[in-house]
Amino acid sequence: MSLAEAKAAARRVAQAARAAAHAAGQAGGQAGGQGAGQGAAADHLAAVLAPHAGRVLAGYMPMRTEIDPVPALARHRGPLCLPVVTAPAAPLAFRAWRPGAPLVPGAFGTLVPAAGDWLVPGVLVVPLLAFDRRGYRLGYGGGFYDRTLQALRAGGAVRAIGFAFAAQELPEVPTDATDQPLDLIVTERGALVPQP
Ligand SMILES: Nc1nc2c(c(=O)[nH]1)N(C=O)[C@@H](CNc1ccc(C(=O)N[C@@H](CCC(=O)O)C(=O)O)cc1)CN2
Ligand SMILES: Nc1ncnc2c1ncn2[C@@H]1O[C@H](COP(=O)(O)OP(=O)(O)OP(=O)(O)O)[C@@H](O)[C@H]1O
Repeated sequence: MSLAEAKAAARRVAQAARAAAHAAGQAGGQAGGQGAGQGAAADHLAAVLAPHAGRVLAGYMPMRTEIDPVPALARHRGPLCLPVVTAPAAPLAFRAWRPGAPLVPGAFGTLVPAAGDWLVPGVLVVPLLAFDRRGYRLGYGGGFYDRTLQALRAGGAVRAIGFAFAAQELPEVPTDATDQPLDLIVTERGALVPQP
């Protein structure tokens, strides 16, 4: 099996696991999915983010069955921003945003801030389909976060925090040389420090 085939297969497995976890409300919210992301996971994420008060924090607007980071983002004391796809095969740009501020449709079904300054984040909450204990992640396959983290890390210290349902863990995510590892992974079970 080629690496591309292995990634595609892992994406299918992870998509199903994430959808099941989302439907079950495994983020510590109420059963039925509506509370997903509002409970234990959001508390763990807020606790991990607390020491980063004052830094520019990039989050994401959940799409499909992604776990919802917005309740934790709302508790951040400092600038917030959301990712914007500006071109294929380019790093993401980040636009300032506050919870409740207007969003407009962006590329790939995303919602992006309608207006706002372009910011450079020092801490990122990163969406994902699957993660492993080494801190590797699988996304939708655009390589956007890999390119973004590579560029940000070349410019100085950044923290990349994966946020996911615990059910999205795989024994080993298929990786290639361009994959950028996460510094920390937060799920409804708590924070996990990757072990290479
Ligand atoms: N909430 C959220 N925002 C995000 C991301 C994300 O993963 N989650 N991104 C993370 O990079 C960027 C958007 N990139 C994306 C890239 C592809 C697809 C997508 O739906 N891909 C299709 C296949 C598309 C195709 O091949 O034409 C798919 O997975 O079915 C979505 C977002 C920035 N914003
Ligand atoms: N820094 C980079 N420079 C050049 N190519 C890259 C870089 N990062 C990733 N790529 C390429 O982008 C493609 C998609 O990468 P990958 O499958 O790892 O995406 P992903 O991590 O699932 O997606 P995303 O980061 O958007 O959520 C691959 O062909 C990969 O080699």
